[in-house]
Amino acid sequence: MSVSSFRETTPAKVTFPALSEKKRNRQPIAALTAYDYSTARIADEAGIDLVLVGDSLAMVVLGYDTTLPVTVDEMLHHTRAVRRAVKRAVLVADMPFGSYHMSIDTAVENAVRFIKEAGAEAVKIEGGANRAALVQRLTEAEIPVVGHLGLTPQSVHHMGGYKVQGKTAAAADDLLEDALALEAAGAVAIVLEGIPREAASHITARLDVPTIGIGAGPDCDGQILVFHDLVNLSFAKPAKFVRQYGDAAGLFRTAIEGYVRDVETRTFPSDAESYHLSKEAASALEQSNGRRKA
Ligand SMILES: Nc1nc(=O)c2c([nH]1)NC[C@@H]1CN(c3ccc(C(=O)N[C@@H](CCC(=O)O)C(=O)O)cc3)CN21
Ligand SMILES: CC(C)C(=O)C(=O)O
Ligand SMILES: [Mg+2]
Repeated sequence: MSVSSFRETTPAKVTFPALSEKKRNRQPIAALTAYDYSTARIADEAGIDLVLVGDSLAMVVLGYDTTLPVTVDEMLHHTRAVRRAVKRAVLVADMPFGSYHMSIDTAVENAVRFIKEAGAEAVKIEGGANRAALVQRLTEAEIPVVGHLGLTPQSVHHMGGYKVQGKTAAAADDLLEDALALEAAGAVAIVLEGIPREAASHITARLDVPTIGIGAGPDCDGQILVFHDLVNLSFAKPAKFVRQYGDAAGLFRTAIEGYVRDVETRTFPSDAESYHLSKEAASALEQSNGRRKA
């Protein structure tokens, strides 16, 4: 096999320059969250461009009410599992609440851990112009940064709930200013969450770096969803922007109910699903049983 035919059959590793190139070529970017080896492996093999280990794992994997309690160590643990699976997609880790809010120095220290100890290729932080200095410092430290604007779940108490943001012309313009500040500071991509389609479209047209939308309409350069929402495994009432592409909860429930039934009726395991002694060993065991009884 020649080198060139090898290249044709092996999907290229996705990089941030390649995602910017996709934007220039108007090719949509498909992104998804993942939190463990098996689902990350399926996402990578299915052609996802960007895998995010989201702090949403606090809610969908760990069962918390908000994203706020998840720690750096917990995020690192999941990022390492996802790292072992992801070969092609670009791998981004969410910096959790509190890990970049104390000082720029501790933020850089925490971000270095995601790159060095967990193998992430970029970190994501929530916030706009107020985070531009941090984005610049991380970028100077050779850590690519993905920004995140709009409905930023770590600001749930400030927002008074998970409310769509940027709903007036002035608020949409503020979001554009934030996006431009992040881009100028070196952000390699920006997630736009929970904002009107028109606001996201306006921002996307003004940026060189790709926008990745979730609840931000179809005019973003890419889309991202929470894995558990995509496959119906999140238990929460799905938001307006969620499209369910499968029913994992139903699949798992049916499978587990079947297993319980078969154990209770002693139809699992069958003889064929069991290991056996050799004939000789079985009869020797039989004799030893006889001796014990005698
Ligand atoms: N499973 C899951 N998927 C997500 O996409 C997600 C989470 N969890 N947790 C963190 C945030 C919260 N998300 C949300 C939640 C609600 C709306 C929403 O539609 N809000 C409505 C109603 C608000 C209200 O009832 O007060 C709105 O119109 O703003 C949007 C994004 C997105 N994120
Ligand atoms: C939904 C994405 C953008 C996210 O931040 C998360 O899953 O934590
Ligand atoms: Mg997040």
